[in-house]
Parts: sequence; C-alpha cells; structure tokens
Amino acid sequence: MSEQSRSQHQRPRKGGKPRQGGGQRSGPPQPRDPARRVAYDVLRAVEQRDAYANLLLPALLNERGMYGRDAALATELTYGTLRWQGTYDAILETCVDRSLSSVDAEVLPLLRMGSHQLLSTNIPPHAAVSETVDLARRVVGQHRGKFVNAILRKVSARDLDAWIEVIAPDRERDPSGYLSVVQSHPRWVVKELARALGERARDGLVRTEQLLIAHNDRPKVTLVAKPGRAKVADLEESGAIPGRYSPFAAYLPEGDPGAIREVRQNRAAVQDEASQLVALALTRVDARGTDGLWLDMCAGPGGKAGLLASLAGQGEARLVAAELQPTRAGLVAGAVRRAPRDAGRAIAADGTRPAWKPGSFDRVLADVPCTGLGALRRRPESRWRRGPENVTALAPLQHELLTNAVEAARPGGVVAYVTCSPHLDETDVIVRKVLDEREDLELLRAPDYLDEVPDLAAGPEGRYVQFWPHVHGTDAMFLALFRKKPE
Ligand SMILES: C[S@@+](CC[C@H](N)C(=O)[O-])C[C@H]1O[C@@H](n2cnc3c(N)ncnc32)[C@H](O)[C@@H]1O
Repeated sequence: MSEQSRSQHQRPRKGGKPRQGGGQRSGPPQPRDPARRVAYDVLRAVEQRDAYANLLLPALLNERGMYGRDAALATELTYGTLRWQGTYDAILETCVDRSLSSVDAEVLPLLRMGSHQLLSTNIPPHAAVSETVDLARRVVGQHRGKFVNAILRKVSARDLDAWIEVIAPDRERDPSGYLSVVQSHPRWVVKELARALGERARDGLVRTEQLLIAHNDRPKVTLVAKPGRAKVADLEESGAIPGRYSPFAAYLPEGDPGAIREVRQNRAAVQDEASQLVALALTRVDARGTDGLWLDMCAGPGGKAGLLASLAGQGEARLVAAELQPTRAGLVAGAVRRAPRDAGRAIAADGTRPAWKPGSFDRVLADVPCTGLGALRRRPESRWRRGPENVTALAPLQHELLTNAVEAARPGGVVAYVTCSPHLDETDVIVRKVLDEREDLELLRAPDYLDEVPDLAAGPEGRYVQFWPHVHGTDAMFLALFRKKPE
C-alpha cells in the first residue's frame, strides 16, 4: 500500500486502558468495567431502538456518576465505533462464517466495539479482547461470549492497514466503493456528496475524500454568545476561543458547555457556526420597507430562533418561532426566553397549515426537516440510518414548507431556505422547483451577505451558500435567499 493511501485511513489513536475503579464518584457498586458497559448500552440502544448517541450517552454517564477518564473512554468507544462501523462491518463480514446481518443485535455492538479497540486505539490487543469478552459474558452469556472471543481473535490477526488491503475495492476501478469502505460511509452517501461537490468518480473524488475524512473527525464544540445578552469576550473568560467567521461564535476546546455560566443563564448556547451565519445572513438583507415582524417557521429545537430573537430584539423587530411538535416548541420557548425587549415568541404551529395571514412577515426562515447529511460529524449513527428513500420522502414537505414561507412573506420581504444537508435533491432541486412555479420570487446572491466567509458559493451563478466541514470546519449547511417581488 502506498504511503498516500495509508495516510488516508489512519485513525486518531485515542482512548486508553481504563483506570481500575477510577473516575467514579462514590455510590452504588459499578460493573467491573463501567466505561465499556456504558458504550455497549448506548451502541445496543442505537442498534435496537434507534436511540440517539448524542442524547443517550451524556444521560447514562450522568446517571452512572461517571466522569474523567472513564467518561472519556466510554465516549471514544461509543463515537469511534459508530463512525467506523462501515469499515469494521466489512472486516467482520470476512471473520464471521455467515452473513453479519444474521448476528444478534445484542452481539453485533460487542464485535464492532472490540474491533474499534483493536484497530483504532492504543489499547493493548490482549486487553481489548479480554475486556470485551468479559463484558460479553456478562451481557449476552457464556456461549455467545465464546463467539465474540473467536471473532475478535480473527480481527486481531491484522492491523487496520492490512485489513484495508483485504477488504477495500481497488481505488482506480471503484473510487466510491473504496472511499465507502476506507472512510466508513454508505456508498449512496459517498455518491451523493460527490454529486453535491460537483466531482465525478473518474476524476478521483479528492474533495469528496476530504469531506469524508472531516466527517470522521471529532467536531469542535461551538458556542453562540447571544447578541445583547453576552459577548464572545465573556465566553473567552471560560476558556473559549473566538470563532473564525461568526461575530457571535466561540469554540470550546474542552470541558462541558453546560458548566459555563452564560450557557446556564441562556445568554449563550451551543450552536454550529454555519447555523449562526445562515440566520445572520437573513437579517443582513435590506428589507426595503417595514422590518417589524420575522417568522422562523420550523424552529425546533431553537438554535436559530434563539439567535434571531436576540438580533430582532436589538432592533425594532419581533420574532414568531413556530414549531410543529409541542415538546420541541417548548425547547424553542426556552431558547428565545429573555431576548432583548422580549422580542421572541414560540408557538406550536404547522407551517403547512399556517396560523398566520399570508404576507404577514418581513423576513421568513424555512429551516426545513431534512436528512441531516450535513451533520454527520455530530450524529455519527445517522449515516447508517438514512437511505435514499428518506430523501424522496422529505421532498414534498420541503417543497410545501418553502412555498408556505414565501406565502407568509410580504411583497418585498425576504425568505431564507435552509437545510442541514448538501444533498442536491434537498437543496437545488427544491429551490429550482419553487422558482419555476412562481413569478414573484427573485433568487438573491446569498454569498454576498456573508462576505467574511470564503468559498461559499454554489449553484446557479454561485447564488447559493454551501458550507462544508472540510473547508469551513462547520456543518454542511445550505442557504438560498429570496426576495418576494413587490406587487
Ligand atoms: C431542521 S429542524 C429546525 C432546526 C432549527 N431551525 C434550529 O436551528 O434549531 C426542522 C424542524 O421542523 C419541524 N417541523 C417539521 N414539520 C413541520 C411543519 N409542518 N411545521 C413546522 N415545523 C415543522 C421539525 O419538528 C424540526 O424541529
């Protein structure tokens, strides 16, 4: 294998042997290896009942009183295993003498987790196998523990580079297949991301590969200092570093964001920098007329609504933040609470059956439900959950919500269409369809409203904004800005 291809699949060597009995507060007796047990419980819940790792893991760590090195190991095992699942499954297919899909859902996470320790961490191989087998005996019984032992011994026969030689298709002949295995993404996702980047397989998929590598990196925790309520300098006092592009962003290199005073007081929040910037772009377009009422039509859980309410409150405007699901509308209410001038109001409402009169709003944001293929860094399991059928199923709703957003805007008003997915069927195709159907809509040059950020332009005449993890260090968020033509 060439040096170049070797570096392409090198993983960060993280984690380490857990301190025996260390890292826990006093309390009820802990299982022998609490870190692996937490990771296993999360992975099994993800596999069996579609749990979200980013919600369940912190809850379990908290419930079991784990912090420090044990929590770090549990986190590494959980996220690492989920990110690299595609590569490990390809390896495991060759080690199991039947189809991997026939392996019990309680056992599969043990095989993947053991493979992660063996192939991508600095945990000594004998410890990786024996600790995982010990856990297996406890959670799935003696017999299946033996099966786990036999398979992990086969996995341990090669290192990752040697396994890649065995399992990956030839890069020249099948670049998508190669990247799918080596960078652990479903093949259809590799193809769609290449399409969104404008790359053809025969040209080698160089930028696609950079994007996939970025998806497998641990993302920064980014905070937003809500304007009028906190400043980036306040967050710097807690160890955060000013963001690269957004005037409200700060990166938190380590530590729990929930421990930061401004976050606890709802004067700051966790929010990706691209999410901040697309909301900011909407407010920067000249409203050409009244500018008193804004609508966030799909507001839950409230990231953009929190920022928009603060920006509205610094001027003369008010924000209505609508969300279909009542529980999520409750989160939105929390996010807009105590905005300057109390400028934000959350309502539970269906954007496809508007509770407002047409033409009521000066600015409208439609941050529509999407596949989330732009947030794969933060939700590692979602790449395995989505399929092309989800893209197809979402299209009518995305189209309807954008159409209703345009209806909600007054003539001359501004509309933003946002997705956290770069998939062209969720972005360009929806925008073109609505533009084709309406004569009252002008597509603005969105990158002009974010001129502090380089390399954003995408789509027809570069009029869309497309953020990329490998270019901007953000989620792959998409923005199209429109003006509704005056009557
Ligand atoms: C991509 S998320 C929005 C993220 C949000 N803007 C933020 O920054 O936190 C899409 C939201 O739209 C909501 N939703 C789905 N269908 C809707 C509808 N018909 N009307 C209003 N909201 C809807 C979903 O429940 C989800 O909370």
